[in-house]
Amino acid sequence: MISSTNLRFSYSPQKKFSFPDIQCKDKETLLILGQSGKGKTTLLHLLALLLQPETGQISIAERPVTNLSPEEVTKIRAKNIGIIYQKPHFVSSLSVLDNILLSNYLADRKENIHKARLLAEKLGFAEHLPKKTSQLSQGEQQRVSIARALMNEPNVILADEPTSSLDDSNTQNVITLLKEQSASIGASLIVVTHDQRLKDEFSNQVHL
Ligand SMILES: Nc1ncnc2c1ncn2[C@@H]1O[C@H](COP(=O)(O)OP(=O)(O)OP(=O)(O)O)[C@@H](O)[C@H]1O
Repeated sequence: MISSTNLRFSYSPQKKFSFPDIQCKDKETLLILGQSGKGKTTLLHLLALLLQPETGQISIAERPVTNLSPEEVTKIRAKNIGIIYQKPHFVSSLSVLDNILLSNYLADRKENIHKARLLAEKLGFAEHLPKKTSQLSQGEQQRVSIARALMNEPNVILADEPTSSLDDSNTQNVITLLKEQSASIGASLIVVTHDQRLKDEFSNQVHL
């Protein structure tokens, strides 16, 4: 469960945002829609505790998580939040498998190779595990990002434009996978997008 109230953020005096309150319970999904530049990524990064709001509060699993020390925030993020970035960030010198296992390392957990393989099989890229991420297509890289986000069974999954560069059939696959995987671990799933194809896929929606 993740919720936010009265979130405000500004990059500069000319670039100020005041966001609607968000609530997404365990096993529920929420779609945040808005045109380019409306602040979707900014809101997602606030919810991911990557940006500090000027005002407002964020709670994860009913625990307030704003105004904590940077060390506490890093720990909470690694253990509770799975992030799928708009553009996947990987360590290019590592294999696909090691990039996925990094999630365990960052959350101070034992490497779970069995789980990484299981997720790769479910997400259909098991044969690519020994390769470098640069050898994968964009759609395959997106599925690796999803696996990495799920490794620690987070309370909250945040996905930034996960389908913007995908064709209709891959869009359907990615959304189905995200929903199935988040439901199976009991997480809240929040997707931000300007992709109008997703409008009918989510019953709970917020428009920026
Ligand atoms: N680091 C930054 N410094 C200053 N302005 C920024 C910064 N990041 C984003 N902005 C500005 O804030 C606004 C919102 O950006 P954001 O990326 O949150 O929008 P978005 O709705 O996700 O857009 P898109 O759909 O194009 O990705 C944009 O006008 C952008 O130029």
